[in-house]
Amino acid sequence: MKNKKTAFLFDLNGTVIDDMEYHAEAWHEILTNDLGADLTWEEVKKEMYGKNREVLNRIFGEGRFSDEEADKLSVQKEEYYQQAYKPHLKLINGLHDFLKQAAANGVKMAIASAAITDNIDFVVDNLAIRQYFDAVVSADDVTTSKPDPETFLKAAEKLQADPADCIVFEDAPKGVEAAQNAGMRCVVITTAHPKEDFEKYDNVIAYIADYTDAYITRFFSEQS
Ligand SMILES: O=P(O)(O)OC[C@H]1O[C@@H](O)[C@H](O)[C@@H](O)[C@@H]1O
Repeated sequence: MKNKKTAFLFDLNGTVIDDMEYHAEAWHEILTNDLGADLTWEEVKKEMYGKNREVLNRIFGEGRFSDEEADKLSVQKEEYYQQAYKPHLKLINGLHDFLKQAAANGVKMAIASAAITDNIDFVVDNLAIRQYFDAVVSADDVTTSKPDPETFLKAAEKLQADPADCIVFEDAPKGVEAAQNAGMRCVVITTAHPKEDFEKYDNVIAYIADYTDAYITRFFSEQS
């Protein structure tokens, strides 16, 4: 690679696994059926970014739920999600090879996600990919989630990487915005959003449908 210090920061949902529809279903279930919010499917999708607590505050206003209630709702939402998604749990095409190659090239890697720790464990342990990651930053490690840069800056700090040396892999506009706020470049995986949704960000260096894209498969040969 041109820059030997390059570090990779992977968002989780929609980036390592293609599961955003399952999050939307779980949120829809809890927000409309369990909590009686009057939200369309599209509105749920638009609001479900960041930490679970932030989603609840955005929709119901701060103070509606105690910390204990919010934690319970968050766990319930992830139970709905894990139960529905587990039979389909798999890495996005080409990612395993890319992780292996990156590790072989000495790239430091982190998971930097708005998901709670339990959801991150559900993915990395069931798919046996924990050994590739030198650090994990979850919702439980930050005060404010994406689009705030805290998640990515914490991950970079844990890897002892300069933000300018980090490449973030993201699928969500708010995640790309968080990377931009952190001063990081971003590769967008178009699992959940089309290219047009990212037009206002100037830190996108590539769009890929999955990790079999030529940008990825040639990454190490072309950047050396
Ligand atoms: O930051 P990531 O890995 O894309 O995770 C985002 C998602 O994580 C889920 O756990 C939250 O419930 C969602 O609301 C959120 O969109």
